[in-house]
Amino acid sequence: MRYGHSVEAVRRAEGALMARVPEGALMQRAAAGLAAAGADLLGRVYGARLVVLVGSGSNGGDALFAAARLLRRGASGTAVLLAPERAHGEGLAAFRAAGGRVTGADGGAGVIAHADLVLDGITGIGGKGGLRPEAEPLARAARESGAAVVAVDLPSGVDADTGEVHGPAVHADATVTFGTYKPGLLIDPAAERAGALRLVDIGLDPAELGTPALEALQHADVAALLPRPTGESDKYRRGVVGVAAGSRRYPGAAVLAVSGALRGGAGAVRYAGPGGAAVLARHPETLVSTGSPHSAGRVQAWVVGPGLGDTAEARTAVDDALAADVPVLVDADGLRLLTPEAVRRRTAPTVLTPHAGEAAALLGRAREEVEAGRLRAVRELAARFGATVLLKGSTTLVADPDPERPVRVNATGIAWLATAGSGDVLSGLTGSLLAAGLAARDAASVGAYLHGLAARLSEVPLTALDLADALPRAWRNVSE
Ligand SMILES: NC(=O)C1=CN([C@@H]2O[C@H](COP(=O)(O)OP(=O)(O)OC[C@H]3O[C@@H](n4cnc5c(N)ncnc54)[C@H](OP(=O)(O)O)[C@@H]3O)[C@@H](O)[C@H]2O)[C@@H](O)CC1
Ligand SMILES: [K+]
Repeated sequence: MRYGHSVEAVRRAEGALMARVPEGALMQRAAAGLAAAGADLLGRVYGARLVVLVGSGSNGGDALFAAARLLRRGASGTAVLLAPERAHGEGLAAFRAAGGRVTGADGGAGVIAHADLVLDGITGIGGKGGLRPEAEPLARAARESGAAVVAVDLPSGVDADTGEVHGPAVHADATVTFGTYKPGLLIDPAAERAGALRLVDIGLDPAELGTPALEALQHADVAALLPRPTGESDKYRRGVVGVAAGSRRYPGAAVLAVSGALRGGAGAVRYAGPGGAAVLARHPETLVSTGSPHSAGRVQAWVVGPGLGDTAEARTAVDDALAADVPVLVDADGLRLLTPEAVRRRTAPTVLTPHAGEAAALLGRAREEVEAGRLRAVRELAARFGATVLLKGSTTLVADPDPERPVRVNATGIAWLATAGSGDVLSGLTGSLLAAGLAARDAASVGAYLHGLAARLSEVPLTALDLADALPRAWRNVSE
């Protein structure tokens, strides 16, 4: 598991550790890790040209000490001081002693144009708001230069706790972060500014960091959660998932949701609705009925919503599914037919899987606002509906109705996933994991993980059916 902790938690753990180690030791650990990462990126340190962007806090101190280490290995360097009176004194002395030159913000863009490596030490976890006006042209020059841009702890200008970006921010090729990941490194739009991530252990105690704000499953976590048939399993014990999706107008959604469901680990899939003929043509193993979920027979979880439209039949399908005392996943058209009260009344878990537009409609705000503040939006929806919410998008987030539990962030997705029907496959897959017995948060995060991985293992440009077909490969890939 990869964890992201809030700035408050990092400060607490750092404070406790600083009381136990000699003064300056943590900054030296951070600087050593940063210098090693810089050296790896450069390949050859001797003769390399560095530029260090230095703000007024310890983030600039880390950058200066790291640069001093690289200068002692034969690099040359210039520090661009954004607040000359307040730059980290000891860091600056070390940098000067190693032969570093110093300039003000005005001289920055000129040296950046000839740099091989730019270290962004403008702000770290102490930064507030976007870059200030004097820093903005330097960030732009770094982006436009041929230099590798390495952010120290965080790309300056991004919000460490939320992944929001309020104004201009540094765009890094890599970020070297200290002690633990910060949520902003894992959530867009900030994550996209961070580039490749490297975590440097500075000795923070996990107990002092406490419960993370965010967690990201890795292969081993997913492998441990995947349902596995045993010798005692028959198809009913493995779980039966019901799919109420598709309509006469959109029979394809039924086929795609069933495709995902068949690849999700449940023992059987029941389909209820008007798309039965199309489903059987592609998946003869499906148990098809034409009525509503109520008359479809027993299932361990329902998936309702993809391609339902907004007819009376669609409404009945959603109401029926919600009335069943089993986990229910609601997606797409189904989301428009929900009220928070109807979801909150349920005793079995509910999973909602909106994309940003659907989340915006549920919250009554603009889509751009949801995309700019994904973490806030997913938490708010989970609280409002008392449901597990999977917010799809460039970084997919899964929030539990219990606000104390870390939000899960999925790292496997790729841009090619934004293709028609891709969400229908995800809802079927996740519903199947629910039917197989996974807890709602696990089903949603494992579903998102396998779905993203399947996309990575597919030929691109991919179609939704390719995704469903690649799911067994994704399954095998995590299990190996
Ligand atoms: N603590 C530890 O043990 C360790 C900490 N470590 C390192 O320290 C970093 C945290 O250091 P920090 O607390 O000094 O804050 P930091 O991020 O450098 O910036 C704050 C300064 O910036 C200013 N400022 C604010 N917003 C701004 C903006 N938008 N644009 C421009 N300036 C802005 C603000 O001053 P202001 O001008 O607002 O008065 C303030 O002076 C952490 O990320 C890690 O790198 C490591 O060495 C490991 C050990
Ligand atoms: K930084």
